[in-house]
Amino acid sequence: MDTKAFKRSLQQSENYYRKGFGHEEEVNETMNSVYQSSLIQEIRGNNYTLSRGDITIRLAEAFGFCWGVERAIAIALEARTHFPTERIWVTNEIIHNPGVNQDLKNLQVEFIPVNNGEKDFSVVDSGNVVILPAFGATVQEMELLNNKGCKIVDTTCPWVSKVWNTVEKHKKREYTSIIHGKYKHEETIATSSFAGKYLIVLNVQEAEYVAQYILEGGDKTEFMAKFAKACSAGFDPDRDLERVGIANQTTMLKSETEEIGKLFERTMLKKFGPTELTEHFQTFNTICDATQERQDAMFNLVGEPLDLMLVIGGFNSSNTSHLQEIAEHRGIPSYWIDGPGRILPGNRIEYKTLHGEIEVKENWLPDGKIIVGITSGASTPDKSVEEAIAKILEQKTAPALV
Ligand SMILES: C/C(=C\COP(=O)(O)OP(=O)(O)O)CO
Ligand code: SF4
Repeated sequence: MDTKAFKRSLQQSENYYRKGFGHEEEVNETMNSVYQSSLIQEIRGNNYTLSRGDITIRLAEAFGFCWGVERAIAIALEARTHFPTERIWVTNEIIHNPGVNQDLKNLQVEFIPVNNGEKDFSVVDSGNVVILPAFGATVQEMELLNNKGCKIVDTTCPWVSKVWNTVEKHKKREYTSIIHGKYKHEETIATSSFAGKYLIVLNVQEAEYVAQYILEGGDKTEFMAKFAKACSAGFDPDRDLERVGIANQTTMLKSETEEIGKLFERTMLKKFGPTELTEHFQTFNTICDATQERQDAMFNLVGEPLDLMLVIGGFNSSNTSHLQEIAEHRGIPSYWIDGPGRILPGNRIEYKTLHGEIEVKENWLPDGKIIVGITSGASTPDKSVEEAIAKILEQKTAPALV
C-alpha cells in the first residue's frame, strides 16, 4: 500500500476529523473540574514544595498531562458531545491511564474487543464513530475503518505523526528504519506500519548487538531469533542493514535514544567512511518535548536528598516506566503506583517494580522527618497526584496505633 497517499486521501475525506468540533469551552470546563487540582497548582507556585509537620513533598518541575494527552482527551470528549447518539468506539486505550479510560467508558464510549490477541472489528458498523488514540493506529486499521464507512476521529499526537513522517522519508530513500521502542507498544506498532523495512531495538544492548553485526557479521539464525517479532516481514540482516535511519517511540528514555543514534552513526562511519556516511545513515530529532522535560525534571529531582520517590502513572505507561527507571537506577526507594488507590491504610503501599511484579510494602513511609519526591507520567491527571498527597499527609499526621 502507498501509505503516504492513503493518509493524504483519508485526511481529505468528509468522514475524517482530527480537530475539535467547536465544543472547546464546555470540554475545558469538564477537563478542569475532573482532572486539574488547585492544590497542585498551589504547590507548583510554592517552588514545587509542600511542608506539613514531619513531611516535605517535593514535586518534579515537569510532570503530569502532556499537551498531546490533553488534546486527545479533549477531542474524544468533544466527539461525544458532537455525536450524542452514535455508537462511539476507541481502537485501544485512549492513553495509558486506567481512570481516564474508565471515564470514557462511563460516557458510553466502547473499546474494540480483543479476542485471542486479535482486535475484533466486526463489532463496528458503517456510520459508527471510531476514535484513534493518542498513540495513533496502524495504517491497516485506518484503511479497514475507512472501508467500513466509519467516521474516524483521529487524536494521534502530532509528535507521533512526526515520527511517522520520518519513517516515510526512510522508506522513500530505501533506508531501513531502526526504531528505538517496544515492539508490543501501540505507538511502535503504528509507526512500524508506516515504515518500509524496519528493525525495533529496545535498548542500547540490543543496538550494540545490531551494530556489531553490521561491522563484523554474525550468526544470522541467532539474529533472526532475537528480533523475530521486532522486524519487517522478510527482513534479512545481511541485506537490510546497509542503509539505516533512526526513529523512536516518543516516550523512550531520551538519553538512550540519543546514544543509539550516535552508536549507529559511528558504526556506519566506521564501515563506509565519512564521504559515504549520509548515503548510509539518517537521523532526525523526534524525541518529544514533553518526554524530554519530564525526564530532565526527574533527573534534577533525584539529585536532591530524598528519602523516597512516588511515581504515579498507568502500569502500561512507557513514559512513566522511564521515570521509575531513573529513580531505581539512582538507588532511591521508588514506588510506582497507577493511582492513589494503591496507597493502603496502615502505612502500606501496593506498587509495581520495573521488573513488573506487584508488591506490597509495609511501613513505606518511615518515622520522623522525611522528604518524599513525587512525579507522574504524561497520562496522569493532577487530581490523582493530589489524592496521593492527601493520603500521605493523612498517614503521616494520623496518631500511631498502639
Ligand atoms: C500517548 C502517548 C504518551 C502519553 O502517555 P501514555 O502513558 O498514555 O503512553 P506511553 O508512555 O506511550 O505508554 C504517546 O506518546
Ligand atoms: S508524550 Fe509527547 S508524543 Fe506522547 S502524547 Fe505527549 S506530547 Fe505527544
